[in-house]
Amino acid sequence: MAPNHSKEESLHNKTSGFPYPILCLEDYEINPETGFLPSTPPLTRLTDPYYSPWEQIIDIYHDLILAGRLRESINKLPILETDNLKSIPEYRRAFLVLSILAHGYVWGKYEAVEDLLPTCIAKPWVKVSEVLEIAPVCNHAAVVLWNWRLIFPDAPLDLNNLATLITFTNTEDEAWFYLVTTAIESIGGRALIAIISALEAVRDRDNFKLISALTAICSAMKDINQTLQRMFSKCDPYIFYWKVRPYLAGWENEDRLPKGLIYEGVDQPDENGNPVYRQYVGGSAGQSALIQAIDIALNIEHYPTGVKTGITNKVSSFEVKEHLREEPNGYCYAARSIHSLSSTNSQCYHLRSQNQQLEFEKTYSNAPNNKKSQQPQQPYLHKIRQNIPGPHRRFLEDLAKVANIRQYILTRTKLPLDDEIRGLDADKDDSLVKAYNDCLNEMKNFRNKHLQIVSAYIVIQSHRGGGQFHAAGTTESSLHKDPYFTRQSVTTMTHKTNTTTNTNDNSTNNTLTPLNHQTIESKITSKTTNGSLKGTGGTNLMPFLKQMRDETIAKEI
Ligand code: HEM
Repeated sequence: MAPNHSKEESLHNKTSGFPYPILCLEDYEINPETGFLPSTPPLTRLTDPYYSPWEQIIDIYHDLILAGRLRESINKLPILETDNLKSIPEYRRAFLVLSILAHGYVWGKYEAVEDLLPTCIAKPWVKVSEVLEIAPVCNHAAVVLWNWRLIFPDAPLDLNNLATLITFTNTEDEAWFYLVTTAIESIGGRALIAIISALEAVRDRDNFKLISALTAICSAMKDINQTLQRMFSKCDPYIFYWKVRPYLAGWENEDRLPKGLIYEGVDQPDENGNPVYRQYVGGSAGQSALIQAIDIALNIEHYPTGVKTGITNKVSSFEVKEHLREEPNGYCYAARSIHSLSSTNSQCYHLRSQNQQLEFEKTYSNAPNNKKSQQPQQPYLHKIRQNIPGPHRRFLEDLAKVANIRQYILTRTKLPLDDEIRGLDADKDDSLVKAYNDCLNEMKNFRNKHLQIVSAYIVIQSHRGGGQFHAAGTTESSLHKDPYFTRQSVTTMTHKTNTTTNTNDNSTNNTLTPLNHQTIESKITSKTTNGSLKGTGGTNLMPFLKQMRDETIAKEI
């Protein structure tokens, strides 16, 4: 049924008279085609010769790691300024390069872990991070969003046409892990456009458009799920868990660096003259702004693990009444324009200037969704926002203020609303609910598939013990030991002499003690205090992921 325009108009007139503008993707460095990926492939090199010392180490990175000479080479680097970086793509390339250098330096391969990052990496890394508005630690943006090229530049951005720029291990498995995730992000453009379209549909009370937007979100999710399934084909769980994952780790909730990491030349010692340790969670696809954006758009809420507030059965009348209480005119927030712009044609609400940001805050300050942000949030999801680039993070924050699809659908289906509202497109209600539930179902499928992946790539591997299949030899030690995981865990400040001089690190300085599996696991497998598996951000892994899945299902109408 076509929208009833006269009623539409009267609804708008009942408020400010103007349909309010919807977020504009480009204002948040989001591309309508490539989503959170940059619209053109990331730089493959910093071409300014000033930065050639960094790029030259990257050129021979795997040789240096294998020879145990990465730290020695990094310690010889000059301390470069970041002023010669001229564009955001250059800053992104610098961030990727410095992240790979830093994590290679800290975690090493056959050496003890380092708890001090030398000034030549720490200082520029912190400066570059400030510009990109992210924590100075390897993250999803670096290894997935800014770490790809097209094999055939004229062919489309597709998993069959993608290659990585840098990896820690020079393995196909690591490259595939990033590329599958890059391909998933590339589907994001479609999903994000559909989200904006859905919000516009709610604003315009256009159910037909809303169904079509939800169908597009659902279709994007289906493609994401199919792509996720391809992880198994070329990323070996053993390689991932024992070879790749240790490099991605950060230094918060990390057993191998319990105090964190010293960023030399960045932080002054504390009042007692002791070095300051910084703690950040490392890289994880959990930092994908795309999945968070879809959650937010569908009003899927996540709570601290063990807090079951979000897991109620279907729609509770409380949820609906609560919404109505906030919107006493029985209206969903979408229809309420609490600000007016000079032009109704303005589609975008530009957030670049401070004034405009302030206006946005003012505009949405009374939004029901703003009040909801007071509710307890999932701490991991909150924490990893520091690893999401500033503009993308702001998109999530602003989206949360305006996302109202679910509330709108609820007001169309179950509420004792006045006839004026209920009369609109009443026969479309079922289709609206179905289109919304279909999206939830695909999100549930994503989380179920992801649980299978985590089980195969982490849980099973952690029980398997390191190095069983690592060495071709048959000696007792080569059968079940990977020397990387049997070394002493940290060279602490107390017994380090001069960490910035050439250490020529190699395994001769470290004890490669034969250990039983339990001991190996205790070195690499981070566990929570109750002994269950721990995720990157210190999450109680499986309960956390299962609750995320259950909170998705719980939103079914
Ligand atoms: C080998 C493949 C993968 C493994 C082993 C893996 C592992 C994990 C782990 C351990 C977590 C818990 C949080 C953390 O510790 O960071 C997590 C969360 C998450 N991962 Fe993955 N992941 C994989 C692939 C992916 C891919 C390709 C995506 C797609 C974007 C993804 C998206 C997410 C999301 C969105 C979360 C947050 C929890 C949720 O929203 O349900 N993961 N993942």
